[in-house]
Amino acid sequence: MASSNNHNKSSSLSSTSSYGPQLAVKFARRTSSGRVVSLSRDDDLDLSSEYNEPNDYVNYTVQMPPTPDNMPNSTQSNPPHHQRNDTADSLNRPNGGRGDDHNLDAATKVMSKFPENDPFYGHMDEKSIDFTGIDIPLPLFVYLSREKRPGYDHNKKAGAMNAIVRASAILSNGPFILNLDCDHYIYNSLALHEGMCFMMDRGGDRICYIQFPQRFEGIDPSDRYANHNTVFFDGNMRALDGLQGPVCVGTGCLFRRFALYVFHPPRANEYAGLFGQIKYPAPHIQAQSDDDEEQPLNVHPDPNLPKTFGNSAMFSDSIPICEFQARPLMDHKSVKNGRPPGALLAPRPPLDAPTIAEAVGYEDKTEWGSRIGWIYGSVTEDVVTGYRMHNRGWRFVYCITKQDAYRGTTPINLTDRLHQVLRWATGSVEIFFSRNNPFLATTRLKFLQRIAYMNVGIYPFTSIFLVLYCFLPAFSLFSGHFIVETLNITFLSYLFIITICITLLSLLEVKWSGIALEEWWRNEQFWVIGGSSAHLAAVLQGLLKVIAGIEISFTLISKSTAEYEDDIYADLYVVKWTSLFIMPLTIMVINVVALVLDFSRTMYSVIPQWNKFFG
Ligand SMILES: O=c1ccn([C@@H]2O[C@H](COP(=O)(O)OP(=O)(O)O[C@H]3O[C@H](CO)[C@@H](O)[C@H](O)[C@H]3O)[C@@H](O)[C@H]2O)c(=O)[nH]1
Ligand SMILES: [Mn+2]
Repeated sequence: MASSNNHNKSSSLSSTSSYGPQLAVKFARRTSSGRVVSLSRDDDLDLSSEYNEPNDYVNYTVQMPPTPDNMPNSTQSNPPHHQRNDTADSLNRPNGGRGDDHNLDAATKVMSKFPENDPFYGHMDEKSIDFTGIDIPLPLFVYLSREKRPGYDHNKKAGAMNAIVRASAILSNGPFILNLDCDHYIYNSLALHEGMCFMMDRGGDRICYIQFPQRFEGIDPSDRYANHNTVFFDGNMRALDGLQGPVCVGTGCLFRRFALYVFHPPRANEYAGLFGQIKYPAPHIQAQSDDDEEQPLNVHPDPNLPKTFGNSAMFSDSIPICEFQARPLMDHKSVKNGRPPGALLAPRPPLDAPTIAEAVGYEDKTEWGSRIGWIYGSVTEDVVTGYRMHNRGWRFVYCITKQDAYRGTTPINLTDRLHQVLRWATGSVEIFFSRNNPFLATTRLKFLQRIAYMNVGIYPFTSIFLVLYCFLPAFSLFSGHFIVETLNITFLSYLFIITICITLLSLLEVKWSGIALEEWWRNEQFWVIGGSSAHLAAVLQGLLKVIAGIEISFTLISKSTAEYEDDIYADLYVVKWTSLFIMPLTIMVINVVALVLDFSRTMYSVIPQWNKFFG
């Protein structure tokens, strides 16, 4: 570990931004001993053929020095020049178990081309599309990579998102953030507009995020393992939209940046009474007076601003600006607290690499991941992050566009699919056993919304009953007894009620989500496969984590390998052994054995001579 006295010496940048002719992109990182090593894998990434103009791109290799902020053990060290003493000293570490004995010296690579104001028209010969007369410059593009050090929890997607949120606060401070997974892409270029309509509409300042449905490509036509999840995306999520909004499912989600920073919405309601039937405005959110419009931009809108965002002054300064810029346009009397027309045209200072590095590479001793931004510690960080915001009273919108907004790929072979379902279900069990259990929700969550979140946390537990149910036929065949002595009226009426409920549920699913009978049947099939394997394993894993603190790993879903094969669905038939198969196989074998045994037993009792065949 680098000793504390070299903090002051090391400047934020070891190789400063160069507009020079050097075009090869170099990645480097500083080791714990202070040595700078280049990450050779990227050394030969030469982009010179791609870009003709040497001045087009600004290449930074940014090396973060260890700061006291990311070295919690060295308390006597002097803060570097850019650090504000007041925050550094008053910080307490909220998230103990993050392996923070390491100094995180993040190497951040920023490659950006600043877009020009002058239009840049395309030509006829641009690949196969005619871009004549169309303004085609690429928008500002920044690629950000994080160092992932063994032994230091990089917090997966949530960690990546938080780094991006901080970096983009400095780079563009866009008031809205669209989040897409690495396996998703934009399918409808106008979808963003639709999302913005909600955000910019009257009352839109209370909206935290717009969730778009997940749609997938490359799934086998009969969707054997229920990858499309149509009932969830076109039934459940739409129904939730009629309550307080859909759950956050990670990808295809348009966020209000300001809401990610742990602030409360400008207005919210609370619900009291057993079923939350009494509604009243949340008391400690003060109705904003008209004077607020005069509020200077450098005064923060929330006097209780957490002191734990970290020590980047530039980041803190960006917060009130992104709040202001996300307000609806004040072009009508009815728009309270809007932003005056033209307010977004204010010039902004040019950016430089040290400023970006200052804001990105820290995290320990801040509330990032524990309260601010994407929440750490869950394998379904998306649901938890959304839930926390729901709890603060923000509103959420589910937006289904006519043409799919975004599309992605997803595993179609059974093993990978089960691992995916296992991860989701484990996340749900974690939520159930955590402080994010909706039993502990604030009064800003409606009763039914609570039930919905409860359902998210509780569904894996149904697997226990499902597995018992699957063993019933074998049990009856072996023992010669049915679960009840006689088919009495009580049993039959239970059976009748349950059958009616299940039938109604299926009817609703088919009616609301518009699925055909085949898809409905596939769903039922996969419900049994997933329920008897992944969901049960999730319950066990969740219990292990809660009781013994043993964590599972988040394995990135393997993407299709069948690209060059003749059968585009070849992936479907890939079977990789996983212990998740044990329970469904056991169920199958025991039931088959019971059937065969009982069949022969019956045959034997009718025609005793059959006995000779079986020895
Ligand atoms: O270490 C990691 C792991 C994942 N990711 C990102 O997280 C995404 C989700 O991973 P994937 O393997 O595609 O899982 P899915 O089950 O398809 O994803 C769903 O479920 C995840 C939670 O389990 C959410 O994070 C996703 O947003 C949601 O789409 C990836 O695409 C990556 O963009 C990272 O950035 N770093
Ligand atoms: Mn995915």
